[in-house]
Amino acid sequence: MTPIIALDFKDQATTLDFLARFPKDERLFVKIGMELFYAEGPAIITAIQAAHPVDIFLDLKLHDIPNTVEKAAWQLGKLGVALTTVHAAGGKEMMLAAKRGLLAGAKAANHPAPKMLAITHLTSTDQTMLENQLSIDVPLNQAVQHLAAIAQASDADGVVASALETPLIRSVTKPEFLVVTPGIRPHGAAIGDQKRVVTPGRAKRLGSSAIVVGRPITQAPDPVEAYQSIKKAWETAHD
Ligand SMILES: O=c1ccn([C@@H]2O[C@H](COP(=O)(O)O)[C@@H](O)[C@H]2O)c(=O)[nH]1
Repeated sequence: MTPIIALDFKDQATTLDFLARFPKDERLFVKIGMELFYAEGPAIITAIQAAHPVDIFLDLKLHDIPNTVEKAAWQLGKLGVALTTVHAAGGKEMMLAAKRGLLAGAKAANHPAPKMLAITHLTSTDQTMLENQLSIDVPLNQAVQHLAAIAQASDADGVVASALETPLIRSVTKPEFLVVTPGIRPHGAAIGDQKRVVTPGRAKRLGSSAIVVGRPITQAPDPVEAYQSIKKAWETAHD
C-alpha cells in the first residue's frame, strides 16, 4: 500500500486545494478523519473521488454499545470506502457487531465491504498515560499485542498501532492481518502530540502493512515533495 495521507483539514475547499497539487496520474490513498467528516458529511467522499483517483480510509473510530455501533457501521458500509476503524477497547461483541453492520451496509449498496481495522492504543499514548490515566498495569507493547489478538478473534481485518509494536502483533496474528501504523515522523519532523513515533523506512523494516502520515505532508512547505520523499523512504525501507 502507498503511504496513506491523513486529510485532517477543516473543510472540502481546503481538502480539494490540497489534492489539486498532486499530478492526476498519481493514485493516492487518503484518510478522512473526524474533523473533515463532521464538517462535510458523507458528501466529502464523493467530492474527493471526483477530484482525484483515490482509495479512501474512513477513520471514525467507532466505540459505543454493540447495537449502536452495528447501526452506525451499516451506514458506513454503504459509502464505498476501503478501510474503516473501530476501537478494540469496545470489546469483542462490539467489533463483531461492527463487522456485521459493515458487511450488511455494503451489501445493501452493492459495494465491496470496507476492511475493518481496530484501534489498539492510540499512538498519542505512552506507558505513563497507560498506567496513570487508563490504569492498565502492563507494558504498553503487550497491551497492544493483547488487543490485536482480541481484534483478530473478533473478525477485524487488521489493527492500528505504532510501528514499534508491529513485530509483536505479527507474532500472534495471521500473515494477511493488516498492521496500519500512524505516528510516522521523518527524521527532524515535529513530533507534536504523537508519542510512539517511527520513521517511514523503519516502519517498513518493522513489517507494517501501511503507514499513515498527516502533518509531515499536509503542513510541509511543498506537500508533494514531502509525500514523494516519505513514499521513497517507505518503498526502499531506508531513511
Ligand atoms: O493511534 C492512532 C490512530 C489514528 N491516528 C490518526 O493518524 C493521523 C496522524 O496524523 P499526524 O499529523 O501524522 O500525526 C491522524 O489523522 C490521527 O487521527 C493516529 O495518529 N494515531
